[in-house]
Amino acid sequence: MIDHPHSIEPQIHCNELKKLYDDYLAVDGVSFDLASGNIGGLVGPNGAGKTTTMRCLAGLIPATSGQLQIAGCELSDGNPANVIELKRRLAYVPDDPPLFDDLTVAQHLEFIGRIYDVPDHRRKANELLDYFQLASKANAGATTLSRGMRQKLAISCAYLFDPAVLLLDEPMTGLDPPGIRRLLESIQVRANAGTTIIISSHLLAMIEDICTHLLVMDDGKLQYFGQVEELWNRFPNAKSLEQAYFEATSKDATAWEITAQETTVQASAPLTAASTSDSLPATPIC
Ligand SMILES: Nc1ncnc2c1ncn2[C@@H]1O[C@H](COP(=O)(O)OP(=O)(O)OP(=O)(O)O)[C@@H](O)[C@H]1O
Repeated sequence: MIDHPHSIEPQIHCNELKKLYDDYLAVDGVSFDLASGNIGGLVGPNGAGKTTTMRCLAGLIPATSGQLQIAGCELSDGNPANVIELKRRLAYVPDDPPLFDDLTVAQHLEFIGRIYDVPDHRRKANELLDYFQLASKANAGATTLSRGMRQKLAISCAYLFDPAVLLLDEPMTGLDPPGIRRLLESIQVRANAGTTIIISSHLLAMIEDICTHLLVMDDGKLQYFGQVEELWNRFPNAKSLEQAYFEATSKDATAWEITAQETTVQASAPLTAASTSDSLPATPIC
């Protein structure tokens, strides 16, 4: 049972976030708010600054400047106690989650259950293992797990303590179709219970289906932030999130112009999957 009261205060307040690695500006003035129960889809090309933004929001790396208030914790004042408190309220699952080589699957959940003081953690752990079809691996060492199993275990560890804010970086990587379906279902259940979630992904169709908000990053900047249904006001020529994505992130204007022209030509004909993909640049996006 997840118990987060919905609140009108944003659970994630990010204002003018900048992150410099030496003299390289990886995140350049990113601002957005997400409230309790929102699911934000963070998309953008490789190197856009998505992971860097997530790591700043999680308190794992310090922002160079900007204001961050996450799950009621003020991260902008440099007080390490606030970062520690944030760890109780936020889970960040990176795209290649680090696990403890010497622990089994069950021991990972036992460890998280104890350090987060989760009531009834063994029952919850067993439910998560069943849900993510990991029960048969409960006594397997972490080093023996497949890529997808590692991902499922990391997500189970994050879910075990019911964080108020959940940051998932490429969470579908390595998951099989039932695993993806269960993950998406569970994300929706958690958001309905008030968890604020950001998912970074290149799987645009999934993002469009599950997210309430979109964050499109390119070159460290937030090119679009808003509710998914408002996307069409900003990109009126786009017939899909994929087309809006190319418009928001393409530095090669001709790529989008070709797409827009073909869309206009085809306006009276139904937009099929084949015609859509034919009109897009060949760049793979997944
Ligand atoms: N520790 C670091 N030191 C220096 N530069 C870094 C570091 N981490 C990331 N960068 C640079 O910052 C930029 C943003 O990287 P980031 O990992 O945030 O991108 P991303 O949008 O998550 O990309 P991807 O979709 O490939 O995961 C890139 O140019 C990257 O090379």
